[in-house]
Amino acid sequence: MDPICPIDSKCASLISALLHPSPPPQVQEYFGELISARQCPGIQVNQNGGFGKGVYANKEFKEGELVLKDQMLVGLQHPSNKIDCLVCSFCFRFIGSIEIQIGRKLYLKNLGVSSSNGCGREKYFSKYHSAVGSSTEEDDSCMEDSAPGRCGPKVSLHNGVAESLMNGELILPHSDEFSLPTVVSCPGGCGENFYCSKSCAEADWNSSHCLLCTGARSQSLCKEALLGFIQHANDTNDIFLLAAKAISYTIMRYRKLKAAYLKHHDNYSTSDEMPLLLEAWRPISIGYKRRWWDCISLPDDVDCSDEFAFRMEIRELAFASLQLLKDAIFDKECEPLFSLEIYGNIIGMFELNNLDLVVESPVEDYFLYIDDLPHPNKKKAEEITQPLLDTLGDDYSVCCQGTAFYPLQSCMNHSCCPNAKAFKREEDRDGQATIISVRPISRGEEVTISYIDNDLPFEERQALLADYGFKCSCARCLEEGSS
Ligand SMILES: C[S@@+](CC[C@H](N)C(=O)[O-])C[C@H]1O[C@@H](n2cnc3c(N)ncnc32)[C@H](O)[C@@H]1O
Repeated sequence: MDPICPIDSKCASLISALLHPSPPPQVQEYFGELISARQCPGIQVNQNGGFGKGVYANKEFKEGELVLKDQMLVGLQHPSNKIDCLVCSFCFRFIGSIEIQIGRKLYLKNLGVSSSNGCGREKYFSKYHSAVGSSTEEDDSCMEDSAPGRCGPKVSLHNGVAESLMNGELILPHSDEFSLPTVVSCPGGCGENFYCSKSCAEADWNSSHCLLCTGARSQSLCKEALLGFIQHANDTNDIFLLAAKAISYTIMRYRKLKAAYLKHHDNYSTSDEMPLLLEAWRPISIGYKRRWWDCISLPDDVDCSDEFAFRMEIRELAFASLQLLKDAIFDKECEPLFSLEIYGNIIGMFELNNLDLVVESPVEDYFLYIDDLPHPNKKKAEEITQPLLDTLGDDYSVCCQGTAFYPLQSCMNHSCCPNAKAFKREEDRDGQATIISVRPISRGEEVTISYIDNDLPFEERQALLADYGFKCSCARCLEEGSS
């Protein structure tokens, strides 16, 4: 059945205005402000390149130089990854202590909660942009080869050990070398979100969480509906949680803009709503978008003859999620945001942009540090750490994994012979995206990254890029395609 969303027809012209790009000077101004806020004056965003927007070098970059550090607009740790890592729900830094990170994981493991080293995307996701958001080096850090001595059999520690680690009774040797920010709870009382500082807690609350919090201070319309929405997303696809954040973020921006407007104007009419909503929507508007059900690639187990039915099923799924979200946080002045058209385009934006969120775990560093200690310190420390390592098993250290929207990184076009890549350096321990040059880049040259594993052969690369809706015509593809 084709779901009919009444808001789509009622708000058709407003929806079209939201999806229609703003006039170039305003967009250019927006990118100018963003680049100066990110303190990366070496780049600019041009809008009229061969593939739409693109990032260009304003100066020469040497190989290995930092090109850009981009803060996310909205981001989400995959729900399944929350079992493995306790991170700030706003900046995604690891929080608590090495003891809390390990104790919590052991505790959940003892309870039989299964952890995941995977991406956490659920059954309706066809691709995962791992080549874009994380570096090979990051991936290597999760590999078994780099792990300190973990060849012993998996043993189960006494339950009390996990609790002692979590409540601070058991302090691990040398853990003070890896101190982490103290855990700050969600001000709304949901017990789901934790932060590295009061400022991160406040920033998250004010930017979107106040509407999506399930705690006592939640500003949602109906907590049951919100819980139903979250449950539906957890059962089907966590991308809905990110889409909800994007909508909530826009509503909160709208309310702030309206409050600022009312400070200088005596009244406010419905004709003032749309310009403010457009302004509130601008950060999300710049992301390249298509409807989710149109751009999602066909899973391998779906026959081409079933493609139409598959796309309809995806559309129905999005509609079901949207109805739950609407019951939970609807705002009449932001009504077009609750249309299926906008919801589908927001999810499609997450599907088509370069979105991985990866933060390496300090637990990995901790165990490597112990492994590197000189004798006899190492032996003494290992009397305590080795049983933990054995119990944790192969996934003793998992990085924080999630999905996010990075406004500048999302303007970067693809090349199979890119001049830059996403790469987290030793000091990059939060959710920001870091782009480093992989060869010298000259002034005026476009900065490109690879959306896929560019070590793959030509045909496989083109097949993967078809999911993004284009055929690559970089110099390498032209050469390999003609031979
Ligand atoms: C993350 S966006 C990049 C920014 C985009 N050009 C824009 O205007 O917003 C990804 C989209 O850009 C386009 N694109 C990126 N690299 C391309 C390439 N090498 N060839 C053709 N289109 C490309 C595709 O439409 C792709 O789905």
